[in-house]
Amino acid sequence: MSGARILVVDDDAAIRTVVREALRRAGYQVEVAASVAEQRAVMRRFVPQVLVTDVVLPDGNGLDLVPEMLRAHPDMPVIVLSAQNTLATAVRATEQGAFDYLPKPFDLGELTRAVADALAATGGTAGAVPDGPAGDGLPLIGRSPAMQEVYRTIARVVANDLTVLVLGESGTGKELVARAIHDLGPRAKRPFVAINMAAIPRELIESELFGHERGAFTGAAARTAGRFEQAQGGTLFLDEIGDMPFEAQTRLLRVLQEGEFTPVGSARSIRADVRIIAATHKDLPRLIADHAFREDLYYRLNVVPVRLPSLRQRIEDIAELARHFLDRAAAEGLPRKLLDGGAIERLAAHGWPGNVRELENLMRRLAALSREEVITAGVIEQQLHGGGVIEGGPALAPSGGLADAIELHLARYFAAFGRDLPPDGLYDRILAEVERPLLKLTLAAARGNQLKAARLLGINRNTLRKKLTERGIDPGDVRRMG
Ligand SMILES: Nc1ncnc2c1ncn2[C@@H]1O[C@H](COP(=O)(O)OP(=O)(O)OP(=O)(O)O)[C@@H](O)[C@H]1O
Repeated sequence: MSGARILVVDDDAAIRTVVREALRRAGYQVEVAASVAEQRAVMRRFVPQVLVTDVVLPDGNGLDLVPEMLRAHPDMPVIVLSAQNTLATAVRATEQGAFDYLPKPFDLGELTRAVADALAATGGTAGAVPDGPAGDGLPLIGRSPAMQEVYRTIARVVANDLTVLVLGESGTGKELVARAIHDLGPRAKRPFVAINMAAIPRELIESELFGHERGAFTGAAARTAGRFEQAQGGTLFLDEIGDMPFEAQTRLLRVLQEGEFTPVGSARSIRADVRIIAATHKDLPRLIADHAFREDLYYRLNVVPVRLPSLRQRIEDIAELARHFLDRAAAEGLPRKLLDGGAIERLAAHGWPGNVRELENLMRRLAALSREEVITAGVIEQQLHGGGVIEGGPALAPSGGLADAIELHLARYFAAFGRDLPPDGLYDRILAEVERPLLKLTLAAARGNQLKAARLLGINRNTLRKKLTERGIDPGDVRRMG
């Protein structure tokens, strides 16, 4: 490999020099160019085995040139360097057929390794060159090095069907990553179906995943498609996979191995054309050691791991994220708010146990409740410590989705009164609003069995009966609904 020809194109003289020296020390022959024109001139006399190019050049865009370079030199891997550290750039680099993408600032060891990998893989750099650029408005916000690493991994997996395991604390954006992988890939026009393993009663998991035939069990009134079937042609997102009961893991493993599933009560198996993305905030190797997670399933799922940093590990992204959430709240009809410098500093100093979700909730709450247009450190302080609800994170739902949804509805309710306050007696009115759907849904989940519903709710059966009457709920209706 030593002596291989490398061309480095960058308009920054310091980068050209440093990179040239580092690659020469690694034993390569290195030429440099400062523009597209210079690159073309050099390539007339020196045909590189690897091209390393910056994106923004004085006379063109290095990324746009990649397909043209690859047409002329199909065996020449291109490594793209870029300071535009967004998911869009990483994905575009891969789409254009780049072999690798290094966000700036990169370290020289990383670049040397990328060059060595490119040479080792020469000939295997195909990478489909699609007809259009990646869509704008990609959902993931953040330019920190930790997020760039995430974008690079996403970029590598969008075009293929490799199983991805997304790891990270609660609220770090695991579901968002799964959706981004789906939306950017060839399955984008097909369904994205998510299932939260922690939210489904253990005895229902199999029929939820694989569906069931009519009469397969008591209450199975009609044939129902499971999530695998709903996701056909698309992506199935298995959230909180660490909470999946052991027996269900065995069945899932079999489906992944055989590529087909059988609805409960059916004799016929169905081919599964589904991309699997799983996620968990749990430490799976530890669960494996405790015999709570199957090691073979872990290896099946962990083909490409994506590790999401906690918000504490990327405080440089907080300001951008906070503004993004305020903009979004404004787009949803809440009053538009701005953050002053002190507010940003205060946000950066917080520990964020609930990660991006906690920041998002705080911004929504500020948009809905703060009376001032410009939010200061004092207001944030008050919300962080006076609000109480934010700090502890979601207590009810394993994924936190329930607390979020309720909070959002309440924020909208408050916002609807503008600068006025809602009428008195809020506590009882809101609790009554929440109690009705809670009773109905619990009863439905218990398939109309009041004893079971009372147990689920943690109240006694007489209290449940009384509440049903008070709220005008007919258990017969609920049973039919379930
Ligand atoms: N990088 C990001 N850019 C913009 N929004 C983000 C980002 N990461 C997370 N969010 C937002 O934060 C919230 C939580 O994200 P998400 O539900 O994907 O987290 P999660 O890791 O799946 O959480 P859990 O483990 O609790 O299910 C969502 O509203 C999501 O849109």
